[in-house]
Amino acid sequence: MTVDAKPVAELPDPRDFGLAVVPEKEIPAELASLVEEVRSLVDAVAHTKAGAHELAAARDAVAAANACLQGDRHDVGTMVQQTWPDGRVEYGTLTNVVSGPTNAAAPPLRMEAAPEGGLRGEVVLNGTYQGPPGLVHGGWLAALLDQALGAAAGAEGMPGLTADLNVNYRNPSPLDTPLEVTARVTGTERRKVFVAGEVRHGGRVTAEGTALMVRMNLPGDGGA
Ligand SMILES: CCCCCCCC(=O)SCCNC(=O)CCNC(=O)[C@H](O)C(C)(C)COP(=O)(O)OP(=O)(O)OC[C@H]1O[C@@H](n2cnc3c(N)ncnc32)[C@H](O)[C@@H]1OP(=O)(O)O
Repeated sequence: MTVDAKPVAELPDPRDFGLAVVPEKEIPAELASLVEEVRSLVDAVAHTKAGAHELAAARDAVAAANACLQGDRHDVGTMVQQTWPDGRVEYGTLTNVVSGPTNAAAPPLRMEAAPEGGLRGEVVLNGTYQGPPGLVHGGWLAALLDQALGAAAGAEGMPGLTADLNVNYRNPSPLDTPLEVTARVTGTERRKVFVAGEVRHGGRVTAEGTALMVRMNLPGDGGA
């Protein structure tokens, strides 16, 4: 279904909406490696069997690291300008919980153009994302799909917000192993962008999602 589609030629510049933008290539390498370390730390804390002595030492070390980082902060809403492996330039929120490069809570999911159309990415979720024993939490599968579906709309020049998201859980999604995420636009109608996507493990669909994204109202839309 494609009715009155109005993809924008260029993605809107977040600066025009008063948002700060950080080019991803300007994120210090030290911050990127700190984020990796914290990701591993969260998993280690979640699973540790360390004794009281080690726990107290670790707590003090983390408190010292925390104190180091209480200076200047990026504002909430700061955007990151990302260039994806396929050369596509996109803006996302710097601390997006699924894909944000500075968010240690983000797996992170990175999507690139799929040869068959739409986007694809691979992600490994560690035990921090556990729901049932050994399996990814269903809410996180929904988050992966929401992000991928939104990115698919954005990649077609139609960034927007999720109005409606439906997820079907077909098979269990295991932790600590690559999951493939795919997403594509299936139709447009005025500002409505219909998207669909899947999570797969070993080629088998574990979750599938469909969503309605409502494209951002942009200057020149005439309210359509
Ligand atoms: C790369 C970046 C990826 C980002 C991925 C992450 C995506 C997210 O997580 S977004 C966060 C979660 N979503 C939200 O917070 C959105 C909250 N909702 C809203 O802000 C608004 O309801 C919003 C923006 C979706 C729609 O509001 P508005 O812009 O006023 O649209 P509105 O004029 O009412 O509706 C436009 C069309 O959409 C339809 N529509 C709007 N909401 C819905 C809905 N919930 N269900 C079905 N249809 C809807 C309307 O019926 C209308 O259709 P038609 O053209 O046929 O008349």
